[in-house]
Amino acid sequence: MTDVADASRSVVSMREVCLRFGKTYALDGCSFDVARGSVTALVGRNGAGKSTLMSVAVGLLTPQSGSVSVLGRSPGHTGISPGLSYLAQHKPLYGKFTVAEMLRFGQRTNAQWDNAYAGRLVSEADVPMRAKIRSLSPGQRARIAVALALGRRPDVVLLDEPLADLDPVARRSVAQTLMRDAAQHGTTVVLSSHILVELTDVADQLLLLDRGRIRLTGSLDDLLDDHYLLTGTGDPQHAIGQGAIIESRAGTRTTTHLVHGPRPPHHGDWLLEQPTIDEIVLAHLAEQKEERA
Ligand SMILES: Nc1ncnc2c1ncn2[C@@H]1O[C@H](COP(=O)(O)OP(=O)(O)OP(=O)(O)O)[C@@H](O)[C@H]1O
Repeated sequence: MTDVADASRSVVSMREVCLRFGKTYALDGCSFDVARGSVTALVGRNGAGKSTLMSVAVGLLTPQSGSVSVLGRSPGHTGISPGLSYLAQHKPLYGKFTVAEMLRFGQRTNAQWDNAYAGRLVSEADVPMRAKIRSLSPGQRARIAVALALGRRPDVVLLDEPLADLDPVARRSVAQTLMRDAAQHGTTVVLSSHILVELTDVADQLLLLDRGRIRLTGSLDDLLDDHYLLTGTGDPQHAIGQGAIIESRAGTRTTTHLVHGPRPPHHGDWLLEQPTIDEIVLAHLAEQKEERA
């Protein structure tokens, strides 16, 4: 595989990446760029390929075709890059270790380890240093795993479903930590979930994955600007111009269309409103389901 990205702009890049397990394509011509210092929400339904994509970026899986670049290098040849931190979905930690021993392990195995920072993240999580990992709740384990991932002071951190086990307060705390890391240290963060609402507070970019292909990508602000809701009766085609209807929902008297495209300057009797990012993503996912049917 060849490197494809200019490392100064894009720190994670894939071009036409295909990876299949037997006859199942987990990644099917997957192409995208992740900009340095961004916080990217990798979103898709169960089985969309999110974990596979992260494993390819880390070098744990090698695609059958396509090119991958992470921090300017093709992953997999020299182990995980020192600038890269990866938290797998099952949050691998040593059950017999205490939290303090887990941090010492992090310190011994990582040249750039920041012990004070990792310790602060553990104390924010309110987990005692002497507690055994196996005695922790899934949410507490997740917070220790995030502390270990960030304690390495990575340039890029890939987190597979980091917020799934967290209560709302813990989720907000971890989200703030990730945003602070990105803002203060320029860390590039990619975090996955099948629930976008978990990520809208923390992410500024979206990668929507569908059956191994990137369906929608861009900044959340641009995606909001590029979509609108049009409510009324009759044929909307004259009002939407160059736009494309992604989803139509019939109400009792009117129909609401979610449209992808520039807002029309004149829309007659149609009511034009701003959708939420959740509505945009759900509409695109629903469209994928229809295409599949
Ligand atoms: N080791 C494997 N062997 C065979 N098929 C696999 C393997 N790992 C993943 N797959 C298949 O590849 C596809 C993508 O799986 P992946 O785990 O990447 O999806 P995901 O988006 O992370 O899903 P989830 O949200 O449920 O965690 C699925 O169809 C899955 O069944």
